[in-house]
Amino acid sequence: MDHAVQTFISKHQMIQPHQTLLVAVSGGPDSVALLHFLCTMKKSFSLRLIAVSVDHQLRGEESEEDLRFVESLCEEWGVEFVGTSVDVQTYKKDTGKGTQEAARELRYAFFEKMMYAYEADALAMGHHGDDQAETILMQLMRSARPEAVQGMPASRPFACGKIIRPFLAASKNQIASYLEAQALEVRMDPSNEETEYTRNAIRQYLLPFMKENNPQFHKHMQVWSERAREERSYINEQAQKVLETVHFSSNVEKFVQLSKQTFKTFPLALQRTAFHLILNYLYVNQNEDISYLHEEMFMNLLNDEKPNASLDFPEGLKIIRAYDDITFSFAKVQEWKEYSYILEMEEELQLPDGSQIRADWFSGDGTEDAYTYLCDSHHVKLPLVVRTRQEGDRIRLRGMNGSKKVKDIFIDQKIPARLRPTWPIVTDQTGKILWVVGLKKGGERTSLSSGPWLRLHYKNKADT
Ligand SMILES: Nc1ncnc2c1ncn2[C@@H]1O[C@H](COP(=O)(O)OP(=O)(O)OP(=O)(O)O)[C@@H](O)[C@H]1O
Repeated sequence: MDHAVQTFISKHQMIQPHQTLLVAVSGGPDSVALLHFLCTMKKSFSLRLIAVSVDHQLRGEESEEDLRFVESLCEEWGVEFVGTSVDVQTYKKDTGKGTQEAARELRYAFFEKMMYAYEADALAMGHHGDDQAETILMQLMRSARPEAVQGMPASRPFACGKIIRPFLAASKNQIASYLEAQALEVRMDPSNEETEYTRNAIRQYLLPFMKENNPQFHKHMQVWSERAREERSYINEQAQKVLETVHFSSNVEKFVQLSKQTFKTFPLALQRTAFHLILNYLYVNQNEDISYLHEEMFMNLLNDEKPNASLDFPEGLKIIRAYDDITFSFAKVQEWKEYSYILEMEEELQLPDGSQIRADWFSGDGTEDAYTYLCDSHHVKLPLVVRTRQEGDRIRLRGMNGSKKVKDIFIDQKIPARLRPTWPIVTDQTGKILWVVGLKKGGERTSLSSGPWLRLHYKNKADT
């Protein structure tokens, strides 16, 4: 075991000379063996070792004795020691968390505090290769997404340094042999046997079967974990190229927009990853309810032939596709609200969505654009009306014979279905449609000299 662990430590550059290491020691076999192992490196690496131990006060006097046991071991081995007792029961009541989770949070909070207090470079933990195999098998049972099946990292950033797990290179049996060879005593925590049902079943039935067929199974799982992490990090990096084509905004609330066609030019693996990175941006806390099924729903939306479609995701996230345009937002879809207002001359009219429209008398030269409309008033019966669309609406387009359905204009211009019901349309008093704002113009526009002229100007919410 010694050689395998040494190689593993250098491969992952876990420990450098003259570093300060905290060692998390519960008094159980794994962490006692780890502390002993690191003591053998102490001199040659000039390490400062500090054992940190937490009494969760869950087993009365026994758990306090564990702490005292670690303390006396440290005394014997010439290692600094810091212990603490935490009140898991009260924390559980205050937060509504389960016992294991509450104990874990308090334990890590203490470790973090000690990292800063000692300006430590790393916190060494006693997780071993069998723990890694169990973790990966559990993740595999729970998730269909490869990125969620990566096991524990050998090293990861933590507080002012990192967490390291040198024993991932060793099996539980190897640790047992090490303890025996070194004649080391340990404390057994019976509550360790009460781990959750799935993990226990894996430990009791699945893992022995795997190890019987392949005694190196724990090594395979460790290599799996490392490869999975490397590959995932490469894919995440590549997915940035997809994200460069996506528009992220957080002006009022978080909003993401992308082009279906562009998104689909990337390989599937990158599409999926980019989708998850988008969700990571949108959800403040990673949403546990998001599974591969949501991923599938999104992939179907990308490939759906229908021009308009939408998905409802947890926490009110709506993904809407209108032709090529896909938007992600938490915005409540605006109430389907019809309106019809008289547009008085020389007065601004505010529409329900905050946009504004104004009609003025006008003479002289004028130019039109998508949001400015000019027409000869002789052909128009006042007052003007601004309203939402009505069944069967048609407009006689300028300079063209015949008329066109407003519905077809929306379709031709790829206006998202959710915007159509509130799109402003200007008519005169007879109901003749003059302008489908921003899209198509009707009414006569003869020479300027024939005025007086009507000029309409529309400002959307962002410009007002
Ligand atoms: N009460 C504690 N105080 C300090 N460190 C702890 C404590 N509990 C767990 N740890 C650290 O977390 C690691 C994993 O703990 P876990 O309970 O999952 O495994 P374990 O098999 O019980 O480990 P051990 O044999 O060291 O108790 C331990 O090896 C140890 O480094």
